[in-house]
Amino acid sequence: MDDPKFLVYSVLAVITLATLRKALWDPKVDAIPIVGSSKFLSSYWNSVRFLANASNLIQQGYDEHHDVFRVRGRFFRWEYVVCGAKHIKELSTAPEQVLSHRAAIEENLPIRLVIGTAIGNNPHHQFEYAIRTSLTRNLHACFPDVRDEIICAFNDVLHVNSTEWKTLPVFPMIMGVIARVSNRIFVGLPLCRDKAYLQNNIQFTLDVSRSAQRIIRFPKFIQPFIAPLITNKNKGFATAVKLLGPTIENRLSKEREMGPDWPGKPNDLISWFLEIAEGAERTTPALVFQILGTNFVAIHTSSMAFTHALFDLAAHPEHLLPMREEVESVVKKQGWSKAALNSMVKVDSFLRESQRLHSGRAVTMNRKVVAKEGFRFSDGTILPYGALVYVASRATHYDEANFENPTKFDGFRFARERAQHMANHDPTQDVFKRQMISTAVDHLPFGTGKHACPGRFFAATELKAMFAHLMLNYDIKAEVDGVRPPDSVAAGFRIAPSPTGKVCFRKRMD
Ligand code: HEM
Repeated sequence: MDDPKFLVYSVLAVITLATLRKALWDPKVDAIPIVGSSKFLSSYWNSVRFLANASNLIQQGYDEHHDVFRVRGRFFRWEYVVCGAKHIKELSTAPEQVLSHRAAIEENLPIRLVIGTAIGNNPHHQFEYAIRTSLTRNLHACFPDVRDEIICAFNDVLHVNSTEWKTLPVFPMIMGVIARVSNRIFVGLPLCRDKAYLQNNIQFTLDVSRSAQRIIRFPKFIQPFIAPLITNKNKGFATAVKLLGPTIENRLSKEREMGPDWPGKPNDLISWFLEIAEGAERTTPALVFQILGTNFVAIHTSSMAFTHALFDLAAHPEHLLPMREEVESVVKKQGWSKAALNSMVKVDSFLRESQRLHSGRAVTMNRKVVAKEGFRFSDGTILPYGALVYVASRATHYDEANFENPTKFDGFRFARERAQHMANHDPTQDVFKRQMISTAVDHLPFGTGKHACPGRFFAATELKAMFAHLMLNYDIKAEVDGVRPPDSVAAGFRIAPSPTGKVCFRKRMD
């Protein structure tokens, strides 16, 4: 106690804690229940629990509170979690100037800090628009290319015959196939088969996500100082410019020479971006960034969903034959087309069920309250200005109020529901219900409402075509009968399929 330094540090510590407490205290917020301890210091223990396994903490909150609760996800701030159909609906329809999707992305993925200011500053998110409109509209026209790439890619990675089973790690293999098939539509041949280009897209997503996860653990004012120590700057972006840049230069120069509708113009994402890009968006770096951004949102999400589906198929092999018969009968009548996929009701149901039980994260639909007065739900609950909000998607999918036997994998539950719906109601209604692409307040793998994933139509087409192709041409079984490789629970909200989990393949025997 005689040491004056100790006294000074103690006073400083008390002032810091008091300031922090004052900054975090808000009377309106006090009304929102806390998961775990509400005591000032011990609530910080929840941040540690949160980092270790957020999913359990969210499930605890869902079971205890059933509407809105908060959890100390980071040492310096609360995260708000919303549950229940009514609240989810209100969140999904709130205007952007009140509950902002964009501001939430910037908060959790500070792209300017992770990959550099010049590119991150581009506010015009043209790629969402092109995905929502041109990519979706062109799915029928581009289907033959998608199918061709699926056949070639699986031939290359599987290399199997009909006598011996080959046991392969699924996630890395599927990520390679999805990157290749997606890029057939994004950038076309030959780049979609260029190993360095594909690997850079995969690595960029991993690097950016990891760097962002680390940076956001620090308060905002410290982040610009921490970021340079954490990120590998924009190495992945520079590589993309080197590999994809010449293709884009070539498209730009053809447009300059022959106008926007030059003969032989490829029908791909580069062309669709160019159709809407203006001014500074029509430069090579800006266009490379958009393609890289699309790869970022498309490849990991789709690869995780497909890997989960393969693990589910291997663990529940009784589903294989009925789906194979369905694919065979549909293809016999209609051939391979986007429309034929719509008739594969069992395949669609299986993938939807797999997404219900394994949707990548414990939460979804991240928003930030940007209205100064906060966001008020119709029951009077107020989320304060600046709050980061999520929807408890996993707990919603596992709620027996929403699904019968919610923890049981039942691959054809949605096919049965659709059949029932057809039998009982106007069949035209069925188009919008219980399909893989249909979102609802109790089915959130793609979110729901106005920001629901615009790439889901493409993702569903790609994944269904891949799944149908595999089942038709290969026998598939678990490495150990009935055992599903365990999910990997990463820091924070993320729940990924096992990165090393294996499945056995051989060429179809019968
Ligand atoms: C199975 C694969 C996929 C899953 C599970 C998935 C899931 C999601 C989710 C949960 C959201 C956030 C919704 C919200 O916040 O309300 C989202 C947004 C988005 N996704 Fe996907 N996604 C997938 C594939 C794709 C693909 C293939 C593309 C592009 C081709 C894509 C493009 C986007 C974009 C651009 C957004 C942002 C939408 C906006 O800002 O309004 N996604 N996705």
